[in-house]
Amino acid sequence: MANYKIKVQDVTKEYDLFKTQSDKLKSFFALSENVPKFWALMGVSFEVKSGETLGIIGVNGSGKSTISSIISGIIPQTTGYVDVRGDTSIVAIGAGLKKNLTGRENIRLKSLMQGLTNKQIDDMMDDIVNFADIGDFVDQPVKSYSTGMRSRLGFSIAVHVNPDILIIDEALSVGDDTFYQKCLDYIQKFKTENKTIIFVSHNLHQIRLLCDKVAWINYGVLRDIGPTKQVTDEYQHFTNWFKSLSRPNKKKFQHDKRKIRENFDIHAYQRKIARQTQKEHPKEHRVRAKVRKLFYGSVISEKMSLSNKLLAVFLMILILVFCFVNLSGYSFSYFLNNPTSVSHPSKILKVPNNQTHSDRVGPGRK
Ligand SMILES: Nc1ncnc2c1ncn2[C@@H]1O[C@H](COP(=O)(O)OP(=O)(O)OP(=O)(O)O)[C@@H](O)[C@H]1O
Repeated sequence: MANYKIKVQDVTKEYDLFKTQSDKLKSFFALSENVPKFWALMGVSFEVKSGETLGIIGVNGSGKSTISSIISGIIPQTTGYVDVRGDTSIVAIGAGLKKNLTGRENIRLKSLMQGLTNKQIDDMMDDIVNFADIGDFVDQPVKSYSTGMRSRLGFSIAVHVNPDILIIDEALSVGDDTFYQKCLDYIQKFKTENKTIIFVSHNLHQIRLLCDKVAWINYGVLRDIGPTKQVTDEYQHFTNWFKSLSRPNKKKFQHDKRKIRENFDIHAYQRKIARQTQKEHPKEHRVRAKVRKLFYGSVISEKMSLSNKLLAVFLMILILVFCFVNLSGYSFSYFLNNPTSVSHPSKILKVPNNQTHSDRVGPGRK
């Protein structure tokens, strides 16, 4: 068995950039082909070994949160292979917290979702509340929390449910110093317990302090992965170079990167991977089919074909009709012979005094 805890291979993520809700609806029924696309990830591959702490760095919008959300199962990849061996718990700023529930209710919900029993949750409720240290707010709806309070609660829940893999996405950037130190202590404890951690941050100081190796995601692609010092130094070199550009050159650079992500051709990428694989394994047969399986095999497609959509709509209508017929009190066979029967509530509501309920229902019910 391969020696990894997390593996992502050739992972892509495409977003549709809808302007209006009607664009979204049209696209669902495949009536509109012209929805602008944006590829947040254009083929990212790496592995994380058990007990490793991987840092993920990159400029804003590069795809760091996208890849961490894919690994934690919050969103699906568009194509590619993802294998996560263990339970994950993600701490992003407020990720997964239900705004209308109180802090305490969120603790219960998230813990239940991680497979804990109500008894286990009762036992550790005080520890989670004490660690989060948000006072009486724990009984207020999360929508009334500050960003820092959400992060505290999210962090506290995530570390107490004792996951194998902890994914921390920018959660430490908003807390105060005392909370930050508490979190660092917890992360260090996790490391000594040989747990696997993914740590997404802009803070190179924190990354250098905590991570064994670092992945630099740059505008949707993996620019480098390797020892922490080497990759953070390279990244710093890049950010210093970028800062030294004039304002128009900065804009042009970002514009060019955006265009690449808008025009990314997934089929060309698939062909490239097939060619590479064939070159690396010349004796391998059916490489194209294997690459296709790798790209689409483990993905629950976000986009159904038109025929599947029509089938889904047809089934929904059938269920609705069935519910109406059932509510109307007529039998299904009677409804088929008299389709308008369910649309005349007077027939249903006005039962003549001398009729029983069974007189009113269709022949099939007699
Ligand atoms: N739901 C969405 N719809 C459309 N585009 C999205 C969506 N979510 C993310 N994106 C885009 O995907 C790209 C990657 O986003 P992501 O949040 O992963 O970047 P990031 O590296 O975590 O950024 P930051 O450092 O600012 O948190 C961004 O350009 C973002 O605008």
